[in-house]
Amino acid sequence: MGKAPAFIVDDLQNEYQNGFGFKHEDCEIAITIEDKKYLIGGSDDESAFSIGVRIFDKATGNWEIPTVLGTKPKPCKGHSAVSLNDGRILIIKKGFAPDDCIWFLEVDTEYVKKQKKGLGTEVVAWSKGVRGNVERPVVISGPSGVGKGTLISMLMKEFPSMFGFSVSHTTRAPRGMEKDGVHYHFTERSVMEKEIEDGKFLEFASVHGNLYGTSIEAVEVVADAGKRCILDIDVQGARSVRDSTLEAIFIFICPPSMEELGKRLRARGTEAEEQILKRLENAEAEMEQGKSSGIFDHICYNDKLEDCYENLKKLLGLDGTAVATQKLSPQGINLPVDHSVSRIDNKIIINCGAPELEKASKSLIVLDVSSLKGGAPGRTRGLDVYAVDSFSDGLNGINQLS
Ligand SMILES: Nc1ncnc2c1ncn2[C@@H]1O[C@H](COP(=O)(O)OP(=O)(O)OP(=O)(O)O)[C@@H](O)[C@H]1O
Ligand SMILES: Nc1nc2c(ncn2[C@@H]2O[C@H](COP(=O)(O)O)[C@@H](O)[C@H]2O)c(=O)[nH]1
Repeated sequence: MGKAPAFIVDDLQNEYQNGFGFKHEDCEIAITIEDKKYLIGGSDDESAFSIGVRIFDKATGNWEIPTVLGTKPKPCKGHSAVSLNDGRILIIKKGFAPDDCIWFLEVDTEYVKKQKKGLGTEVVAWSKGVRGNVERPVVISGPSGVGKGTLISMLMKEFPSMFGFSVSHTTRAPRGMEKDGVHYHFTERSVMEKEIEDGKFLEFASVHGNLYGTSIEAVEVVADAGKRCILDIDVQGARSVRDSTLEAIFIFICPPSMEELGKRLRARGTEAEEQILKRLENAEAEMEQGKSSGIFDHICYNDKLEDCYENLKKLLGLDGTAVATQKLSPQGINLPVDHSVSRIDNKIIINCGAPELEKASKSLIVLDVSSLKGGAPGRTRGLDVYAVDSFSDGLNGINQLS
């Protein structure tokens, strides 16, 4: 249990029992979900780094200062909050840039439940809301030297605007032609370990004696650019991603034989013999897990490169339909500074007031949260946002709650 904050329960003047609230400049918002009251606010002090969260447990009468995970939103001059009844609280920040005004505070999602269990503390997690969706990321795994990088390069070359590569962190030294920030983020072990501890990684693993990991940001920047993310990671990493909120497609690449794998590694000429032997030894276990662990949706044999590439494209729906499946880049949300919030089912109605929009009748923005995807520790995608005519679209008589 954390230390009691410097205010009393009676100070919660902005609580709305119906799950709505609005934070004014000088007080915090309170949202009640079952027997817990979440105080979401924080300081107007410019030096504060993020919106603060405290929890009052009605059952025990205790205050908790939770462990806060995810990328945290910067403090603002006010915000609205709506409980979505699925373990998430939607936060709409006042007066912030279009791409930074919708956030989700996860208080009881699967991810948060898992973290609570692991950490043994009260946990909440922030996730930024993003309009639109992107195609499912693709996890490509397989033993070292099987040809993962070669196949990924072919995909990126043929479909440059469709795919983006998740640039991993590693503690191994760069090879001759490798560039920092392009092939890997080459990192000191102590720095990477600290970032892992800070929750910045989607997955990480010790592979062939070095630390490798996918940062949450590495995947999200690709999706933010409207591209389908490709991850080249080992089997341990694939298992962790399977257990995460990232809904990916998992493909395991197999060599035609272990002899051929050894030939490829030696012909590549990037590792000393000792390292090659270590990689080949690890390959045995990886092959075993890749084929039988149930992690992977598809197994591809990379015997003849061109055949394997064609097969991979087929699995990704790229056999002639590439242009049709391409998605638009997700856009920011253009919300005005002053607004109030109400809700009809899965639609959050944001009343903007007439001056913000050209026509007085077009004064409502609808935030459809019925198809949310992803979430903490990454972004929450799938938001649909549109302006409506409050009279012609039958939204008359919405019960104004805040
Ligand atoms: N089907 C193939 N037939 C013959 N050689 C291949 C084939 N596919 C890839 N190669 C070659 O094998 C070597 C290893 O390929 P690559 O570097 O793509 O493997 P990788 O799986 O990405 O390895 P790592 O996991 O170590 O990064 C390269 O020299 C590549 O040109
Ligand atoms: N679990 C993770 N594995 C990763 C990541 N990035 C790369 N890898 C795997 O490491 C081996 C060796 O790579 P190399 O570049 O040193 O040859 C290979 O199997 C990669 O798939 C990562 O972020 N996480």
